[in-house]
Amino acid sequence: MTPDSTAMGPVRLTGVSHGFGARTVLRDLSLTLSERRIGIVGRNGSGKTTLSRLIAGLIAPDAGQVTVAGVDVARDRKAAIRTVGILFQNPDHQIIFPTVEEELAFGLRQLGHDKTAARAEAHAMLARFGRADWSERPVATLSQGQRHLVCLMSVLAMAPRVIVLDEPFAGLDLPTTRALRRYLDAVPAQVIHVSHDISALSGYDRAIWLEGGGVAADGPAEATLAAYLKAMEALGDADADL
Ligand SMILES: Nc1ncnc2c1ncn2[C@@H]1O[C@H](COP(=O)(O)OP(=O)(O)OP(=O)(O)O)[C@@H](O)[C@H]1O
Repeated sequence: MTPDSTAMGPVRLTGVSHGFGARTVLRDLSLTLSERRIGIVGRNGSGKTTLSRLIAGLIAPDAGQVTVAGVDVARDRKAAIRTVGILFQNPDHQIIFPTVEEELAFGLRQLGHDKTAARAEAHAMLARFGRADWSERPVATLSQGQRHLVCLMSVLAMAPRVIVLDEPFAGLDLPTTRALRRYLDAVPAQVIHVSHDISALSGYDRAIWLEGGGVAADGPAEATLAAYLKAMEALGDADADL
C-alpha cells in the first residue's frame, strides 16, 4: 500500500497574511491541506507563488503561521527541508552548482547522506528519467526545460513528504512531461501543484482558486476548476496580462 504522506499531519495555514511593500497579496488565509493531490489556480498575480513559498517556509508570513505536520516551516528550516520540497517556476533561481550531479547530490548531503550515497542516489534519479548521461554535464549547457527537469529531480531525490510544484511542466517537452506526470501520479508524497493549465490538475482530490488575496472557491477539483474556467472565459480578453 502507498504510505499516506499526510498521516503525520496536514499543511496548516492559520490567519496567514503576506504582502510586499504596501500591497497585501494574501489576507487572513486559513487552510488545512490534507488531501494527497491539491491544485492551486488563480490569475496572474493572485498570490499562487507567494502561497507556495510560504508553504515551503522560504518566506515567513507577515501575520499568522504555516505548519507542516506541526513544524513551523519558516522558523525551523532544518526540519522543513526534510518535510517540504519546492520546485520553483524559474530553474535559474534554484540551481546553485555547476554540474548536474553536484546539484542533485547537494540536497541529499543536506539530509545527511555521505558523499558516496548521495552520488549513488543522484545517479539513480537521473537514470529514472532516462538522463544517466547528464551526471557530469555542466548545467550551463542545458536548455531551460532541461534545467527545470534537473531542479525537479533534485526535489524528488530528497523524497519529501510534501512537494510543492509551481508550474512544473513549463518548458518541458511532451515525452518528459508524460514521464513526469506518471512519476508524480505514483509518488507517495502529498503534492500541492500550482498551475495555469487546469488539465494538469484534473483528477486531483481538491483545488483552490485564489483571487483578490483570498479563496474564491475551494473543494473537489472538478467543481473548482470548472468554476474557475467559466469565470476566466467570461473575462475573455479582459484577463490578458499584457
Ligand atoms: N518579491 C516581491 N517583491 C514585490 N512584489 C512581489 C514579490 N513577489 C511577488 N510580488 C507581487 O505579489 C503579487 C503576487 O505574486 P505571485 O508571484 O505570488 O502571483 P502568482 O499568482 O504566482 O502569479 P503568476 O501566475 O503570474 O505566476 C504580484 O503582484 C507580484 O508582483
